[in-house]
Amino acid sequence: MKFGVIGAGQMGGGIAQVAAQSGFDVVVQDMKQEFLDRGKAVIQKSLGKLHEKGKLTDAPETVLGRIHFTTDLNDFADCDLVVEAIVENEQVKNELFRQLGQIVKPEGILASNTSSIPITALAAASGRPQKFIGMHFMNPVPLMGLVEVIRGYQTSDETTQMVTETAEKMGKTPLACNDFPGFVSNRILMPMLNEAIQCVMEGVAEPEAIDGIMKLGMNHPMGPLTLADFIGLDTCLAIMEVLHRGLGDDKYRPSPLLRKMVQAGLLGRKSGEGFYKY
Ligand SMILES: CC(=O)CC(=O)SCCNC(=O)CCNC(=O)[C@H](O)C(C)(C)COP(=O)(O)OP(=O)(O)OC[C@H]1O[C@@H](n2cnc3c(N)ncnc32)[C@H](O)[C@@H]1OP(=O)(O)O
Ligand SMILES: NC(=O)C1=CN([C@@H]2O[C@H](COP(=O)(O)OP(=O)(O)OC[C@H]3O[C@@H](n4cnc5c(N)ncnc54)[C@H](OP(=O)(O)O)[C@@H]3O)[C@@H](O)[C@H]2O)C=CC1
Repeated sequence: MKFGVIGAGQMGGGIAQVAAQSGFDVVVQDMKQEFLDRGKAVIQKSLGKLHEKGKLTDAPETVLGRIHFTTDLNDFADCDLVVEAIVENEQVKNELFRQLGQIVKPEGILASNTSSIPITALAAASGRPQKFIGMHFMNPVPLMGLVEVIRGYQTSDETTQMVTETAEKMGKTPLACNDFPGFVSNRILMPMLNEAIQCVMEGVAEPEAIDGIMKLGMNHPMGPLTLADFIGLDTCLAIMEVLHRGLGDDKYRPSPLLRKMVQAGLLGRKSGEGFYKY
């Protein structure tokens, strides 16, 4: 099985790592060598941690040796499955899938790790809607058990079965849902994070108190503001906008504070500052 991943950011790197841990030959593409180098360093660190704890079957170098890093999209031509994990922007993803539909062999399956963008629209852009699906991993990919599998309007049963089996081979639990804005995971999670941000804006409590209340009071592993910083505030805003536009209900309106922080370049952990400093 040849497994392609587009984007060497926090999600793409994690997906490539887990695919390689599962024995697949992996190709990872990003636009610049520096993004690939950064992604590779994150994978190395994660593999080192897992090895220390006895959670890797193969040596870290063996796993890393299965991953080919490239800036050339043509390297996906002979992939059986390509998972896209680039920026959460419908136009940018559409353009990428338009190109990929012409590069990847006709029997290859294309998947998006999008958090919220309609799978059916991306499938149409790819020109192979029966062989297109949402394969939504959770962050951090090496530690989280779920893959949300989202069928587009024309996704075939064969495509769904292949992607479900692949997720299982990667040690994940695939759960199916239909193509609605934000699917299940982010339709439920993101309004909670947005509400926590609104609580900061209205002065209901300090960020530490909001996170502490949700951690100690609800047994959440991370408080909502820590989690928003971890996901990336730009990604959180993009998801809220898809929910707001797609469902047409003002209860999904992005918090003005979230919008302002993204405008200021405070994107959370990845930019060094969000609700907290890193
Ligand atoms: C936006 C979307 O579209 C969808 C999404 O993904 S939404 C986000 C979903 N994810 C979540 O909600 C995550 C919530 N958080 C958690 O479940 C947990 O905090 C967590 C699993 C991330 C970490 O577990 P934890 O026990 O709470 O924290 P922590 O002790 O810091 O981490 C456990 C260990 O894993 C390690 N670890 C963290 N990330 C790692 C990675 N990527 N690879 C390997 N090891 C990792 C840590 O270094 C730590 O190691 P030590 O025990 O040696 O210190
Ligand atoms: N963050 C999260 O918790 C989760 C995110 N997702 C989804 O996964 C996707 C990626 O998110 P995440 O990994 O957090 O984002 P990151 O910002 O960490 O990574 C995105 C990567 O893709 C690169 N990229 C952007 N545009 C292109 C392009 N046209 N071609 C190739 N590479 C490109 C980026 O480069 P550059 O550095 O130049 O921007 C970056 O390296 C999004 O769709 C997001 O919604 C899904 C689950 C969880």
